[in-house]
Order: sequence, then structure tokens, then C-alpha cells
Amino acid sequence: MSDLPSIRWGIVATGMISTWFVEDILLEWEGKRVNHVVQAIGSSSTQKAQDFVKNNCPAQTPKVYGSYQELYQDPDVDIVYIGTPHAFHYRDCMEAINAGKNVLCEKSFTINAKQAREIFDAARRNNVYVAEAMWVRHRPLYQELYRLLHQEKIIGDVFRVFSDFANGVDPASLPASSRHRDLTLGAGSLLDVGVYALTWGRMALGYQKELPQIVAKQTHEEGVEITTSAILQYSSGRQGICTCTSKALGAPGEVFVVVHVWKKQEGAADRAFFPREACEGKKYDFPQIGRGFVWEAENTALDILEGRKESRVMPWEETLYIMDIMDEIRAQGGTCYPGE
Ligand SMILES: NC(=O)C1=CN([C@@H]2O[C@H](COP(=O)(O)OP(=O)(O)OC[C@H]3O[C@@H](n4cnc5c(N)ncnc54)[C@H](OP(=O)(O)O)[C@@H]3O)[C@@H](O)[C@H]2O)C=CC1
Ligand SMILES: O=C1OC[C@@H](O)[C@H](O)[C@H]1O
Repeated sequence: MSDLPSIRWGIVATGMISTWFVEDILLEWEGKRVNHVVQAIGSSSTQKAQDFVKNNCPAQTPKVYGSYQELYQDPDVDIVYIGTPHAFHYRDCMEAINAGKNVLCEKSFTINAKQAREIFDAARRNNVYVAEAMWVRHRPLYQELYRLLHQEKIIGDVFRVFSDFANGVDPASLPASSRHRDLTLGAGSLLDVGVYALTWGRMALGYQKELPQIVAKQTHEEGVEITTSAILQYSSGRQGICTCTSKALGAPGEVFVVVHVWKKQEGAADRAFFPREACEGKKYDFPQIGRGFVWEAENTALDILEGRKESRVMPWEETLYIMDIMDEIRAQGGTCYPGE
């Protein structure tokens, strides 16, 4: 029996991300501060929930429910993890919050900023926790890169950032019911992976307070947005060039993020370009534990156990900042979801 404090998760939906998340939270690793219990699984079908337990957490004994609502009513669930497609995040967050549950909801948090604001208002009214599961922000690599760039200032003032996320999905080749293809599920590369490009870009530019001016273009295929390019222009002249696509065909199955810093050598102040031979290089290594969701799960659990209502790593204003930018990009790019 572990001496660690426990948190009891209720998992909503049995798709890909729920399997990744559950497998990670059950890992044993050095530095773990919370015992994560899979208390309940909520699914559109009891059979799917049972299969999920068999395949992903056979050593746990969660309650299995053939609806999400039953899970929200379970008094033994401390926090609900929502892993449904984007278009359902609003409904699922609102129902969980109105049932008095704390919530960690997958990215992108909602379809638009208006929905996100309504969820935060509901959380405030119900005095519960809610956070967007922007897992990369919790990773040691991300936090160390921020420290290096903006506290240690290893490359000086960051003036321009390129940030891209290319996903090898090819929506047109998927069934019409896929969340990557069905607009009623919130299909589109911006909400799916562009949110990462914006997140990395925002961090690398040092969390500028003002909202940037934006120039954006989007490409659509069969009505679904498959490629986005946006320039974020700040009044200081800083620019973030953030791009994404779901059509990175032939892309490798895994993404490796490596922090490798090249600094200009002393005594070469007037050099216009920086050949590698003329620079000193330093490589940084970071731990890889499971698929990388352990830090998000730990931080979220500690937030709940310590009584916080907002994430220290992904506060509401950060979700809103990115959602407001995505709204503007979609307005310029011509992407609209049913009901908007
Ligand atoms: N952080 C990360 O690295 C990742 C995050 N994500 C995010 O997770 C969320 C879900 O993505 P993913 O797991 O890939 O999606 P999947 O399509 O694999 O799973 C979604 C699940 O939602 C439930 N669901 C409810 N209604 C529907 C519906 N009408 N159509 C389809 N599914 C429905 C289903 O579970 P059930 O039938 O059991 O209710 C389904 O299995 C998205 O927000 C996505 O952006 C995705 C991948 C990686
Ligand atoms: O968050 C994600 O990361 C991995 C991608 O393959 C997936 O489409 C996306 O939702």
C-alpha cells in the first residue's frame, strides 16, 4: 500500500487519448507524488468500457458505466478526465461541472472562446476545478526551455519564432465519421494540432501580455480545414509564425522534441550568419516517461488535493488567450463549425 495521497479519476470516453492517459497515470516512476486510481470509466457503451478496463487497466477495478452522466453522479470520483472529440468538450465539461465535478478536459478545450468562457463561469459558480489538458506545458522539457530562453536568456531577446506541427492524418482518407473529418465533431488541423504550434510559439516569445495582430490563411479539403498558417504580430515588432497541417503524409509515427541551443561565438558580433563550426553547441536531454502525460496528471492531482480551482500550469487566462487567437485565425481562414 502506497503512502502517497490518492486521486480517483473518472475517465470519460474510451478512445485513443483515454488509453494513453490511463496507461501513463498508472506507471510507477521515480518522483511520483500521487497514487492515481482509475475509479470509473464512462462510455457510450458498457461493453466498450469493460473492454477498455481489460485492455488498459486490468489491475484496476473501476466502475463501468454505459453513459457519461452516470459517471458524473458517482460520489467516489474526485476528478473527471474528458477525452471526447473537440465539439463535445463544451457539453461534457458543462454536464460534469454542473454535477459538481472537477474536470481535466482534453485540448483544444472548446470549439471557440465563447464556450470556454461559459465553462469557466460555470466552474466559478460551482466552485470546482477545471483545466485544459495542455500536456506539453507540464513537461520538464517545455519548462526548462522557457527558463533557458526567458530567465537565463541564452539567446538574448527572442524576437522571432517559427513553430509548426505537422500531423500525418490525411482526413480525406478516413471514414466520414472520423473526428478528423466530421465537422460536427470539430474536425480541423488548427484545433487538433495548431493549438500546439501556438502554445510553443507563445512560450518561446515569452508569454506576451497583449493579443497580437493576426494575418492568417487556411486551406480546406472536402470542407475540413487541413492547413493553417498564421503570423502573430506584436506591437514590439516580435513575430510568431505558427503553422500546422494534418496532411503531413509520410511523416514518421513519432515526434521527437530536442532542445539544442547554438550560441554565437564571442568576438563575432558583426557576423550575419552563424555556421555551426563557428558556434559552441550544447545538447539538453530530458526524461521520457511513458507517453509524457505523467507530469500533467501529477500537477492536476496536486491542484485538486491542495484545493486549487485553477491549474498553476494552464490557468484559464492561458486557455482563453489561445482560444481568442484561434477564433481570429478561423474568422480570417473561413472555418466555421456547425452551430456557430
Ligand atoms: N494530448 C494528446 O496528445 C492528444 C489529445 N487528443 C485529444 O483528445 C480528444 C479525443 O481524441 P482521440 O482520443 O484521438 O479521439 P477518438 O476518436 O480516438 O476517441 C474519441 C472518443 O470519444 C467518444 N465519443 C463520444 N461521442 C462520439 C462521437 N459522436 N464520435 C466519436 N467519438 C465519440 C468515444 O468514446 P466512447 O464511445 O467510449 O464514449 C470515442 O472513443 C481530442 O480533444 C483530441 O484533440 C488526441 C490525441 C492525442
Ligand atoms: O494531440 C494530438 O497529438 C497527436 C496527434 O496525432 C493527434 O491528432 C492530436 O490530437
